[in-house]
Amino acid sequence: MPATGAILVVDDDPAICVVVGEALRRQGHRVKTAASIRERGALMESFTPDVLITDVMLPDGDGLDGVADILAAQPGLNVIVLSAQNTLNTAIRATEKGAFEYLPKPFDLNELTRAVADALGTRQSAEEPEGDVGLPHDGLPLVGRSPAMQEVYRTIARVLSNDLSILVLGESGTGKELVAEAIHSLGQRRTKPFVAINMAAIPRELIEAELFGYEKGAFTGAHARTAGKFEQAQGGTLFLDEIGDMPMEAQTRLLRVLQSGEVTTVGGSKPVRVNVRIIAATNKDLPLLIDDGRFRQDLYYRLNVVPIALPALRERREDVILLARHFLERAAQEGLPRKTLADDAAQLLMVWHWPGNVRELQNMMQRLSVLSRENVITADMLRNMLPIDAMPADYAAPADQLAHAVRDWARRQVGIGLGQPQRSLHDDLLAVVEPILLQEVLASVDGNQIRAAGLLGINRNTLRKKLTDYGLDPLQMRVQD
Ligand SMILES: Nc1ncnc2c1ncn2[C@@H]1O[C@H](COP(=O)(O)OP(=O)(O)OP(=O)(O)O)[C@@H](O)[C@H]1O
Repeated sequence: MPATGAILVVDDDPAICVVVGEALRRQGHRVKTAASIRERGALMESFTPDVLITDVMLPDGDGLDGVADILAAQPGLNVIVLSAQNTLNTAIRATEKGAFEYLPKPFDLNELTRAVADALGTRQSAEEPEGDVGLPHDGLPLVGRSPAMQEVYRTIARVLSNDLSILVLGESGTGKELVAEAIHSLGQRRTKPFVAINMAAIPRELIEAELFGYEKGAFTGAHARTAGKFEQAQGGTLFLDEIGDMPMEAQTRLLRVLQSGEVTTVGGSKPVRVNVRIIAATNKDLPLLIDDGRFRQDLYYRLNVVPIALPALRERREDVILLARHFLERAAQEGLPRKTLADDAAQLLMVWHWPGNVRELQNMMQRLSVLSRENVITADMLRNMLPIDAMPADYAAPADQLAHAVRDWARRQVGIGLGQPQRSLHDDLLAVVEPILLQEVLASVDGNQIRAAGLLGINRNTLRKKLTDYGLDPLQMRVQD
């Protein structure tokens, strides 16, 4: 049974104050709400919350401003930040200000009540809050506001102030190296080197020399002692890309270095102490490689302290247009002609399954910036580049496209309907989608109404009535051929 406490909810959206307030009161908490920073200040003169839940964009300023001061005055307080500004920047700022949890909007109410229970169960010790540590926030590299990217941002924000090893997982082109660079350039090692090495790009026999360095005469062509990537990264971050391609012998040596914190060059005997943060990345299934005897399990555990899984672009299609516009804008800033996306082109980009992920989208936008004669990119221009018809069926028509279509439709209908007292938008929408669903399901079971009703999860009589209402003839819905 979680502890109950005093909660202050600060949000200028009255609906959020009511819903969150009610949910927390039902759990026995004492709740007060404020709609602005000014109201928050006034309330806190007489009310001492255990948990402060705050929005970021408030009518009189930034809800995060002043949080460090509040925490300094009341170190036992836990802060939960809610924000519709779902960027890496917000996640990092929330963490820096000492927030206990950051929940991007729209958030799940259960998740929020759980966070409150956790906050009450694990009061922060009365340490000095870190305050604003002055990280460089401008030009943050990662673009995307999908829930999957929110999770990535939250994890990045949590690993900036420590040196835990990170394993970044994801298909090629999903931004693994960008994540590694972001962790380095925003973290405490940012003034020291970031050194990357790609195991798949170096001949196997040279990997150890590249990583650990070599002595003069260690092998043919070794004319002078050469520092390896570990020594080059001294004090900073070493990014081990495509770690799944590392040969077994090199894995053994790497494990030894990680355990001892010392590197011995190839052909050398005097170990050198190294202090590097390790971020590894792979698009391979490492547990599978372990089963095949091609990857060391002990090394895997050593590297996989904090995993960060990057979603494929097709799993976060809501980010595609944002990314496409970002790349067009970047091309324009680099001096290429400025292009914009027509609505139909944007829709088409959302349908494509992006086997090359963000890299493929970036290349396409750069190509269009250079090659397209028109300033507006249309769907017709994209069709040659995106063979949608040849796309594997598994990737087509995901539920989120349907959601987008419904949202567009609803917005347009609401616009048209303004000023009309009587509309039946709910029925209008059902009249569009329901017959399609009934037709498709009936056709798939060769017109068998009992099986169709079973698949639809409705009563057979209900199905028959709907067919009559919509004027559909089940006999015409048998599979042809
Ligand atoms: N979220 C993102 N926002 C902006 N640019 C991105 C994002 N993700 C990837 N990119 C860009 O896409 C390209 C590919 O990213 P990156 O090289 O980090 O992918 P990767 O997963 O490391 O690929 P590989 O496994 O092939 O090495 C880069 O130019 C990168 O800047």
